[in-house]
Amino acid sequence: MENSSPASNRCSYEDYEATADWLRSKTAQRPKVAIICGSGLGGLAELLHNKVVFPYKDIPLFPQTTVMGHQGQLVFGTLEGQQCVCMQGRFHTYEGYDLKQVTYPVRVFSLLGVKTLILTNASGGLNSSYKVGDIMLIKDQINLPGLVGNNPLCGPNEDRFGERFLCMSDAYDPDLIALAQQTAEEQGIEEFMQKGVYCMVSGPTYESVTEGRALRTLGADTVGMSTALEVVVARHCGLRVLGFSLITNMVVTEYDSKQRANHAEVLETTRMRTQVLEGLVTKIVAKIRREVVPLLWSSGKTSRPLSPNRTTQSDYGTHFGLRRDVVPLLWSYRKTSRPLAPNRTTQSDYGTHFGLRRDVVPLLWSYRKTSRPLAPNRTIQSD
Ligand SMILES: O=P(O)(O)O[C@@H]1C[C@H](O)[C@@H](CO)O1
Ligand SMILES: Nc1nc2[nH]cnc2c(=O)[nH]1
Repeated sequence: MENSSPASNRCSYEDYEATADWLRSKTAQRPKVAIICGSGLGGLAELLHNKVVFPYKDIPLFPQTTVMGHQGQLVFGTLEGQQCVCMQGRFHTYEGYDLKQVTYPVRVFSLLGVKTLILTNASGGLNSSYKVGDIMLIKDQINLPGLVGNNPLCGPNEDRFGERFLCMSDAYDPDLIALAQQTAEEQGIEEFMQKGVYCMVSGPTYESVTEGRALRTLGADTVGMSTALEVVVARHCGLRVLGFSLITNMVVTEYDSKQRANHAEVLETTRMRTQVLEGLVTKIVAKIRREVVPLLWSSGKTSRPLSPNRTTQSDYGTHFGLRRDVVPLLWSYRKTSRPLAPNRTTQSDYGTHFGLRRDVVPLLWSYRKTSRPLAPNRTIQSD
């Protein structure tokens, strides 16, 4: 198969499948987490174990990266025991790619079985309390190209990925943000952690002074040239999203300033913070792994308690209505080999049984797809 990028009006479902099938045929790894590395931040991929590396030029229908600081390879491997796929380099519209090409990998990841997408980017700081080198947890975004008609979901909707009209008010997963904040505290890096709003512009120009001021007035804390489109498509596929924006420079917002934005400075700052960000993402991935049980719960189609004789892998699968490939994961994350006792019907019963930490149990509840109570008298989360 050709490895030239799909043309804008081609990115059909069959194209995404063809790329995913090709990757599946080349590696047995089945990642649950995908990481898209921003400018100068691709070092994270080096931390993966049992790496399987695919240069973009070898992957059928994959675009090629043209930007310095974006290596251009897809790396499969294990981080803290969690199978991951890492993009060392992303695609931007300013490179000449259209919206479907920029977001092409995200749909491929979804077909590969990825459930969580972590994105990093380099950005200019707009919030005057931010400093160069700060890491902002993205709580929301302004998809400026999208607001004026350049949304990757424009065109016929592909129902096999998601619905026509997509809610974006919950784009960045609050539980993952909480997990990231907790992890940053544990790492002792709260001092340069921020939480705020990322605004995407098309680039490749950096902002004029008035543009910078206007974006700040709009409510943006940082501005960059990526991420928002990938997040739209990820949410359309139902992926959970976590984003980090490294402030590599402050956007010039004073007319008499002598500061000048440039890509060399952007890459220089990423070098200063790359290890911190890598450490943070690594620890978060480890925690997401421990969170897998709650996620599995979310696939549960039943609120019935497990019956006492449910002791084997397939018993669990059947009970929760889980996909076959998910069941072995559930099994491997159990901390106990005891079967559930007959009277285990509540949230905390399940938490206790699986040996989950207390803070994870509410998550378990929130990921359930059913709103039916577990037992007739169990109606609220703390129940
Ligand atoms: O891919 P990201 O968003 O990290 O890259 C940023 C935006 C431009 O590509 C480049 C500008 O310096 O860095
Ligand atoms: N648009 C934009 N993108 C960036 N990426 C890194 N720094 C900047 C910046 O100042 N502006």
